[in-house]
Amino acid sequence: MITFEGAAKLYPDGTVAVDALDLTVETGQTTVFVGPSGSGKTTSLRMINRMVEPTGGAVLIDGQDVRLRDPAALRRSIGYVIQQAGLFPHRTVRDNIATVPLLLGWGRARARARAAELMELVGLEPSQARRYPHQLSGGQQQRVGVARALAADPPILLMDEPFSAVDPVVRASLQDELLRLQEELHKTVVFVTHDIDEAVRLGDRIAVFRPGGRLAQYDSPERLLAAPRDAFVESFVGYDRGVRRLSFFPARELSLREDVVFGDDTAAGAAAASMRGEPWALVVTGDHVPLGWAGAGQLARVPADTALGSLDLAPYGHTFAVDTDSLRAALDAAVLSPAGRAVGVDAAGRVVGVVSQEDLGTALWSVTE
Ligand SMILES: Nc1ncnc2c1ncn2[C@@H]1O[C@H](COP(=O)(O)OP(=O)(O)OP(=O)(O)O)[C@@H](O)[C@H]1O
Repeated sequence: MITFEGAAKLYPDGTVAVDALDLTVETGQTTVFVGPSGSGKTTSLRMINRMVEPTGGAVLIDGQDVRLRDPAALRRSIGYVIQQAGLFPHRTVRDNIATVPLLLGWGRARARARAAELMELVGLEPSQARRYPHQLSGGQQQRVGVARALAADPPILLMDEPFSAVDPVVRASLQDELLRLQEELHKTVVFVTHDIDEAVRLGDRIAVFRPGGRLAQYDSPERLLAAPRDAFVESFVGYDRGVRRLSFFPARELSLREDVVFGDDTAAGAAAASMRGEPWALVVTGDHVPLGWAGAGQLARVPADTALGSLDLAPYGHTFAVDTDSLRAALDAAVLSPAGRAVGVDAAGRVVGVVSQEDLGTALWSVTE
């Protein structure tokens, strides 16, 4: 557990970087510091490993004031990842990762074996071990940065905007990796970002900082989106917070319609007769793989014995996974579908059923009220 007890940082030029911060970071969880530029997130983070010394109050790790610890030993016991990885340019990937084990006197062979293990853990190919940082992509460099921080298996990992220099696709995959790693490792992670979406995705708890280095709200992501404490937090989390909050509700609970899903060999007339006023039919293969939408008007225009599979179908858009996706994914699929309906699939990609925007609206209303 990391505790900030009235921790403050006043720089000699009069800047109040952090103003009496009281906050507890729980062991084994990911706590995200989020806020606008200059709100004291980095300064607060660096107080944990003594890269910044507080001018007031204290920071404690498991009840012990960090000022009682030797700074170098303290830093070796805490993983630290920064933007653009901060790798040593003249050391290979393997030697970058082995930095702390070598400093701890592990010996070269053991440190390199550990580096190989970590490369696998963060999704790097063994063939990249002898490369230099400039021979890697930005996303790969960040993975090396994470591997290096984890090398000596520190219980605490500090991450200062680690993914902000990579493009959105790579960033999303690095976030996925971190979530996966955290499920396995349960480190005490403190993660700084100014991106609220990243905070909501990664954080068990989120601390929103406001200008002047003050804590505006400290809550679970769900609470933060549901009940921002004041106008500042509300504008910071964004006016689409209602939609983003849907990420916390599983799609599993939606009731999906199966009666408007037809095999591709079904005759148009038979499908039309059983649709009972529904405007769209979803056509699937014999294995229940989605093919596309047939409109009720289209079914009425073609000869009754026309097989649905031979029609010019509207694309079904993207699907949502019934067992693992959230209501947000289902809503997104419905909004993007030309039929205004989302297609729910199982883990093997087979259609389970469909849900319309209207039915989703009712479900959303009942879960989020
Ligand atoms: N060495 C320093 N001397 C004076 N002021 C400083 C110093 N370091 C940081 N500051 C100021 O302290 C305040 C907080 O800075 P900090 O880097 O903690 O903010 P941040 O929330 O992490 O911002 P960003 O998202 O831009 O990184 C800022 O106003 C910054 O200019």
